[in-house]
Amino acid sequence: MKKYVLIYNPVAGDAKFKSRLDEVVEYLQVSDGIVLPFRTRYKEDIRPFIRQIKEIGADGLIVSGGDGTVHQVINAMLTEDVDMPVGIIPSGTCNDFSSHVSFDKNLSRCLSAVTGGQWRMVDVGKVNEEYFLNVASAGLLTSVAHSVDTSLKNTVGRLAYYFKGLGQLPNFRSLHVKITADGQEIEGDILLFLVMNSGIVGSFPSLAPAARIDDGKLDLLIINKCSISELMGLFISMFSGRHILSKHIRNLQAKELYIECDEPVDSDLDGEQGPLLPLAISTFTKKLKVFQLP
Ligand SMILES: Nc1ncnc2c1ncn2[C@@H]1O[C@H](COP(=O)(O)OP(=O)(O)OP(=O)(O)O)[C@@H](O)[C@H]1O
Repeated sequence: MKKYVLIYNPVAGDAKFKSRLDEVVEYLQVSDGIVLPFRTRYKEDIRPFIRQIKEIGADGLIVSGGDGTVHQVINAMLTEDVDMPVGIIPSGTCNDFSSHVSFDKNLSRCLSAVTGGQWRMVDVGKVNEEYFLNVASAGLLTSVAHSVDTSLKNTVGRLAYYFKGLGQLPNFRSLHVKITADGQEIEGDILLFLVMNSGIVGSFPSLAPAARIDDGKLDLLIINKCSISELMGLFISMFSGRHILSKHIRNLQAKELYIECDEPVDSDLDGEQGPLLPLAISTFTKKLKVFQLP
Protein backbone atom coordinates (compact mmCIF):
# COMPACT_ATOMS: atom_id res chain seq x y z
CA MET A 1 0.00 0.00 0.00
CA LYS A 2 1.32 3.47 -0.95
CA LYS A 3 1.19 6.38 1.50
CA TYR A 4 0.39 9.91 0.36
CA VAL A 5 0.19 13.24 2.14
CA LEU A 6 -2.38 15.78 0.92
CA ILE A 7 -1.97 19.46 1.81
CA TYR A 8 -5.01 21.49 0.74
CA ASN A 9 -5.99 25.13 0.93
CA PRO A 10 -9.79 25.14 1.41
CA VAL A 11 -10.20 28.74 0.19
CA ALA A 12 -7.93 28.76 -2.86
CA GLY A 13 -9.59 29.90 -6.08
CA ASP A 14 -13.34 29.24 -6.04
CA ALA A 15 -13.00 27.23 -2.76
CA LYS A 16 -14.62 24.16 -4.35
CA PHE A 17 -11.83 21.62 -3.86
CA LYS A 18 -12.95 20.76 -0.32
CA SER A 19 -16.25 19.36 -1.63
CA ARG A 20 -14.24 16.83 -3.66
CA LEU A 21 -12.17 15.39 -0.82
CA ASP A 22 -14.19 12.16 -0.78
CA GLU A 23 -13.40 11.64 -4.47
CA VAL A 24 -9.68 12.04 -3.74
CA VAL A 25 -9.76 9.53 -0.88
CA GLU A 26 -11.77 7.06 -2.97
CA TYR A 27 -9.44 7.38 -5.99
CA LEU A 28 -6.34 6.76 -3.89
CA GLN A 29 -7.89 3.86 -1.93
CA VAL A 30 -9.04 2.14 -5.12
CA SER A 31 -5.43 2.47 -6.33
CA ASP A 32 -4.23 0.73 -3.13
CA GLY A 33 -3.16 3.97 -1.47
CA ILE A 34 -3.88 5.72 1.80
CA VAL A 35 -3.84 9.46 2.36
CA LEU A 36 -3.06 11.74 5.30
CA PRO A 37 -4.88 15.09 4.73
CA PHE A 38 -3.74 18.43 6.12
CA ARG A 39 -5.97 21.52 5.84
CA THR A 40 -4.07 24.82 5.76
CA ARG A 41 -5.24 27.80 7.82
CA TYR A 42 -2.36 30.22 7.31
CA LYS A 43 0.75 29.95 5.22
CA GLU A 44 2.75 29.69 8.47
CA ASP A 45 1.11 26.28 9.23
CA ILE A 46 2.80 24.53 6.38
CA ARG A 47 6.42 24.34 7.47
CA PRO A 48 5.80 22.77 10.93
CA PHE A 49 3.59 20.15 9.30
CA ILE A 50 6.21 19.34 6.64
CA ARG A 51 8.78 18.93 9.44
CA GLN A 52 6.50 16.34 11.09
CA ILE A 53 5.92 14.28 7.95
CA LYS A 54 9.65 13.80 7.45
CA GLU A 55 9.43 10.65 9.56
CA ILE A 56 6.43 9.22 7.70
CA GLY A 57 8.34 8.33 4.55
CA ALA A 58 5.39 8.93 2.21
CA ASP A 59 5.46 7.95 -1.47
CA GLY A 60 4.25 11.36 -2.58
CA LEU A 61 2.93 14.71 -1.50
CA ILE A 62 -0.18 16.12 -3.16
CA VAL A 63 -0.84 19.86 -2.95
CA SER A 64 -4.22 21.38 -3.71
CA GLY A 65 -4.17 25.16 -3.87
CA GLY A 66 -3.07 28.09 -5.94
CA ASP A 67 0.46 29.20 -6.80
CA GLY A 68 0.80 30.65 -3.28
CA THR A 69 0.12 27.35 -1.50
CA VAL A 70 2.36 25.42 -3.89
CA HIS A 71 5.09 28.04 -3.29
CA GLN A 72 4.83 27.63 0.51
CA VAL A 73 4.86 23.83 0.37
CA ILE A 74 7.89 23.66 -1.93
CA ASN A 75 9.79 26.16 0.23
CA ALA A 76 9.05 24.13 3.35
CA MET A 77 10.08 20.85 1.65
CA LEU A 78 13.36 22.19 0.31
CA THR A 79 14.26 23.98 3.54
CA GLU A 80 13.43 20.95 5.68
CA ASP A 81 15.16 18.54 3.25
CA VAL A 82 12.03 16.53 2.55
CA ASP A 83 12.63 14.58 -0.61
CA MET A 84 9.45 13.15 -2.16
CA PRO A 85 7.69 13.63 -5.49
CA VAL A 86 5.02 16.31 -5.61
CA GLY A 87 1.67 16.20 -7.40
CA ILE A 88 -0.49 19.28 -7.80
CA ILE A 89 -4.27 19.61 -7.88
CA PRO A 90 -4.52 23.20 -9.12
CA SER A 91 -7.33 25.10 -7.44
CA GLY A 92 -6.09 28.69 -7.49
CA THR A 93 -6.66 31.55 -9.89
CA CYS A 94 -3.71 31.25 -12.25
CA ASN A 95 -1.87 27.96 -11.45
CA ASP A 96 0.97 28.89 -13.77
CA PHE A 97 3.49 26.33 -12.57
CA SER A 98 1.03 23.44 -12.42
CA SER A 99 -0.25 24.06 -15.92
CA HIS A 100 3.33 24.06 -17.16
CA VAL A 101 4.00 20.66 -15.64
CA SER A 102 0.73 19.34 -17.11
CA PHE A 103 -1.54 19.35 -14.07
CA ASP A 104 -4.88 20.79 -15.12
CA LYS A 105 -8.19 21.06 -13.27
CA ASN A 106 -9.18 17.47 -14.16
CA LEU A 107 -9.00 15.76 -10.76
CA SER A 108 -8.67 12.18 -12.03
CA ARG A 109 -5.84 13.13 -14.39
CA CYS A 110 -3.94 14.74 -11.53
CA LEU A 111 -4.47 11.73 -9.29
CA SER A 112 -3.54 9.29 -12.04
CA ALA A 113 -0.19 11.08 -12.41
CA VAL A 114 0.37 10.57 -8.67
CA THR A 115 -0.69 6.92 -8.53
CA GLY A 116 1.18 6.20 -11.79
CA GLY A 117 4.34 6.82 -9.76
CA GLN A 118 6.39 8.43 -12.57
CA TRP A 119 8.12 11.72 -11.87
CA ARG A 120 10.58 14.13 -13.48
CA MET A 121 13.15 16.47 -12.01
CA VAL A 122 12.59 20.23 -12.41
CA ASP A 123 14.70 23.28 -11.65
CA VAL A 124 13.95 25.67 -8.80
CA GLY A 125 15.04 29.29 -8.43
CA LYS A 126 16.13 30.97 -5.20
CA VAL A 127 15.91 34.65 -4.30
CA ASN A 128 17.97 35.59 -1.27
CA GLU A 129 16.74 32.91 1.21
CA GLU A 130 13.48 31.94 -0.51
CA TYR A 131 12.87 29.42 -3.29
CA PHE A 132 10.52 30.05 -6.20
CA LEU A 133 9.13 27.59 -8.68
CA ASN A 134 7.90 29.76 -11.47
CA VAL A 135 8.71 33.45 -11.39
CA ALA A 136 10.41 36.25 -9.49
CA SER A 137 9.48 39.74 -10.61
CA ALA A 138 9.24 43.42 -9.75
CA GLY A 139 7.68 46.42 -11.42
CA LEU A 140 4.22 47.29 -12.60
CA LEU A 141 2.56 43.86 -12.49
CA THR A 142 3.85 43.22 -8.99
CA SER A 143 1.89 46.06 -7.50
CA VAL A 144 -1.16 44.99 -9.50
CA ALA A 145 -1.04 41.39 -8.28
CA HIS A 146 -0.65 42.39 -4.63
CA SER A 147 -3.47 44.90 -4.79
CA VAL A 148 -6.04 42.68 -6.50
CA ASP A 149 -8.82 42.11 -4.00
CA THR A 150 -9.21 38.39 -3.17
CA SER A 151 -12.96 38.33 -3.73
CA LEU A 152 -12.51 40.03 -7.11
CA LYS A 153 -9.75 37.55 -7.97
CA ASN A 154 -11.92 34.58 -7.03
CA THR A 155 -14.91 35.86 -8.96
CA VAL A 156 -13.37 36.82 -12.23
CA GLY A 157 -10.19 34.83 -11.92
CA ARG A 158 -7.16 35.81 -13.92
CA LEU A 159 -9.00 38.60 -15.70
CA ALA A 160 -8.94 40.52 -12.44
CA TYR A 161 -5.22 41.05 -12.93
CA TYR A 162 -5.78 42.60 -16.31
CA PHE A 163 -8.78 44.73 -15.31
CA LYS A 164 -6.94 46.03 -12.30
CA GLY A 165 -3.77 46.47 -14.32
CA LEU A 166 -5.48 48.50 -17.02
CA GLY A 167 -7.11 50.73 -14.41
CA GLN A 168 -3.69 51.45 -12.93
CA LEU A 169 -1.92 52.15 -16.21
CA PRO A 170 -1.83 55.92 -15.75
CA ASN A 171 -0.02 55.45 -12.41
CA PHE A 172 2.76 53.27 -13.77
CA ARG A 173 6.25 54.63 -13.47
CA SER A 174 9.62 53.24 -14.36
CA LEU A 175 12.34 51.85 -12.09
CA HIS A 176 16.05 52.48 -12.56
CA VAL A 177 17.72 49.08 -12.19
CA LYS A 178 21.13 47.52 -12.54
CA ILE A 179 21.08 43.84 -13.44
CA THR A 180 24.07 41.52 -13.50
CA ALA A 181 23.24 38.31 -15.35
CA ASP A 182 26.09 35.76 -15.34
CA GLY A 183 28.56 38.64 -15.36
CA GLN A 184 26.79 40.68 -18.06
CA GLU A 185 25.68 44.14 -16.83
CA ILE A 186 22.46 45.82 -17.90
CA GLU A 187 21.46 49.21 -16.54
CA GLY A 188 18.45 51.36 -17.42
CA ASP A 189 14.89 52.48 -16.82
CA ILE A 190 12.43 49.62 -16.95
CA LEU A 191 8.74 49.03 -16.28
CA LEU A 192 9.00 45.40 -15.27
CA PHE A 193 11.33 42.46 -15.07
CA LEU A 194 10.42 38.80 -14.80
CA VAL A 195 12.85 36.01 -13.97
CA MET A 196 11.13 32.85 -15.13
CA ASN A 197 11.62 29.13 -14.64
CA SER A 198 8.74 28.02 -16.88
CA GLY A 199 7.64 30.37 -19.64
CA ILE A 200 4.05 30.60 -18.36
CA VAL A 201 3.32 33.63 -16.19
CA GLY A 202 0.01 35.32 -15.41
CA SER A 203 -1.57 32.71 -17.71
CA PHE A 204 0.29 34.13 -20.72
CA PRO A 205 1.34 30.90 -22.42
CA SER A 206 4.67 31.90 -23.88
CA LEU A 207 6.30 34.89 -22.27
CA ALA A 208 9.78 33.40 -22.62
CA PRO A 209 9.77 31.05 -25.63
CA ALA A 210 13.18 29.53 -24.83
CA ALA A 211 12.35 28.75 -21.18
CA ARG A 212 12.66 25.11 -20.17
CA ILE A 213 11.96 23.99 -16.65
CA ASP A 214 14.88 21.59 -16.49
CA ASP A 215 17.64 23.38 -18.43
CA GLY A 216 19.52 24.77 -15.41
CA LYS A 217 18.81 28.35 -16.50
CA LEU A 218 16.35 31.11 -15.70
CA ASP A 219 14.88 33.40 -18.35
CA LEU A 220 15.03 37.13 -17.77
CA LEU A 221 12.42 39.24 -19.55
CA ILE A 222 12.66 43.02 -19.22
CA ILE A 223 10.06 45.53 -20.41
CA ASN A 224 11.97 48.77 -20.91
CA LYS A 225 10.39 52.14 -20.18
CA CYS A 226 7.89 52.98 -22.92
CA SER A 227 4.65 54.91 -23.40
CA ILE A 228 1.25 53.62 -22.24
CA SER A 229 0.13 53.02 -25.82
CA GLU A 230 3.31 51.06 -26.57
CA LEU A 231 2.75 49.06 -23.37
CA MET A 232 -0.84 48.23 -24.38
CA GLY A 233 0.48 47.02 -27.73
CA LEU A 234 3.05 44.86 -25.93
CA PHE A 235 0.40 43.26 -23.71
CA ILE A 236 -1.64 42.33 -26.76
CA SER A 237 1.38 40.84 -28.52
CA MET A 238 2.13 38.75 -25.41
CA PHE A 239 -0.86 36.51 -26.18
CA SER A 240 0.79 35.42 -29.45
CA GLY A 241 4.41 35.50 -28.22
CA ARG A 242 5.30 38.27 -30.73
CA HIS A 243 6.30 40.64 -27.90
CA ILE A 244 9.73 39.02 -28.02
CA LEU A 245 10.45 40.88 -31.28
CA SER A 246 9.68 44.31 -29.78
CA LYS A 247 12.46 46.87 -29.30
CA HIS A 248 11.08 47.46 -25.79
CA ILE A 249 11.77 43.88 -24.71
CA ARG A 250 15.02 42.31 -23.63
CA ASN A 251 15.19 38.56 -23.08
CA LEU A 252 18.18 36.48 -22.04
CA GLN A 253 19.04 33.35 -20.09
CA ALA A 254 21.27 33.17 -17.02
CA LYS A 255 22.06 30.95 -14.06
CA GLU A 256 22.84 33.70 -11.55
CA LEU A 257 21.38 37.22 -11.45
CA TYR A 258 21.81 40.17 -9.13
CA ILE A 259 19.16 42.89 -9.45
CA GLU A 260 19.52 46.27 -7.75
CA CYS A 261 17.31 49.34 -7.81
CA ASP A 262 18.00 52.85 -6.54
CA GLU A 263 14.83 52.78 -4.41
CA PRO A 264 13.19 50.15 -2.14
CA VAL A 265 10.87 48.10 -4.35
CA ASP A 266 8.81 45.01 -3.49
CA SER A 267 9.33 41.83 -5.43
CA ASP A 268 6.88 39.05 -6.16
CA LEU A 269 7.71 35.34 -5.91
CA ASP A 270 5.18 32.97 -7.51
CA GLY A 271 2.39 35.48 -6.88
CA GLU A 272 3.34 35.99 -3.21
CA GLN A 273 4.97 39.12 -1.84
CA GLY A 274 8.75 38.65 -1.96
CA PRO A 275 11.69 40.57 -0.43
CA LEU A 276 12.64 44.15 -1.25
CA LEU A 277 15.29 44.63 -3.92
CA PRO A 278 18.22 43.92 -4.26
CA LEU A 279 17.63 40.30 -5.27
CA ALA A 280 20.39 37.70 -5.48
CA ILE A 281 18.91 35.02 -7.72
CA SER A 282 20.30 31.57 -8.43
CA THR A 283 19.17 28.40 -10.18
CA PHE A 284 19.09 24.96 -8.57
CA THR A 285 19.17 22.49 -11.43
CA LYS A 286 16.80 19.50 -11.23
CA LYS A 287 16.14 20.06 -7.54
CA LEU A 288 12.51 18.91 -7.23
CA LYS A 289 10.65 15.73 -8.18
CA VAL A 290 7.27 16.33 -9.82
CA PHE A 291 4.84 13.54 -10.73
CA GLN A 292 4.02 13.34 -14.41
CA LEU A 293 1.38 11.63 -16.48
CA PRO A 294 2.53 8.29 -17.88
N1 LIG B 1 -8.09 27.97 5.70
C1 LIG B 1 -7.70 29.14 5.18
N2 LIG B 1 -8.48 30.26 5.33
C2 LIG B 1 -8.11 31.46 4.81
N3 LIG B 1 -6.94 31.68 4.14
C3 LIG B 1 -6.12 30.60 3.95
C4 LIG B 1 -6.45 29.29 4.46
N4 LIG B 1 -5.44 28.44 4.11
C5 LIG B 1 -4.51 29.20 3.44
N5 LIG B 1 -4.91 30.47 3.35
C6 LIG B 1 -4.21 31.58 2.69
O1 LIG B 1 -4.31 31.39 1.26
C7 LIG B 1 -3.20 32.05 0.63
C8 LIG B 1 -2.68 31.26 -0.56
O2 LIG B 1 -3.69 31.12 -1.50
P1 LIG B 1 -3.31 30.47 -2.92
O3 LIG B 1 -2.28 31.32 -3.58
O4 LIG B 1 -2.99 29.05 -2.76
O5 LIG B 1 -4.67 30.57 -3.71
P2 LIG B 1 -5.23 31.73 -4.65
O6 LIG B 1 -4.75 33.05 -4.13
O7 LIG B 1 -6.70 31.53 -4.76
O8 LIG B 1 -4.57 31.37 -6.06
P3 LIG B 1 -3.40 32.01 -6.98
O9 LIG B 1 -2.18 32.24 -6.13
O10 LIG B 1 -3.16 31.00 -8.05
O11 LIG B 1 -3.96 33.27 -7.50
C9 LIG B 1 -2.12 32.21 1.70
O12 LIG B 1 -1.90 33.59 1.92
C10 LIG B 1 -2.72 31.56 2.96
O13 LIG B 1 -2.41 32.27 4.15
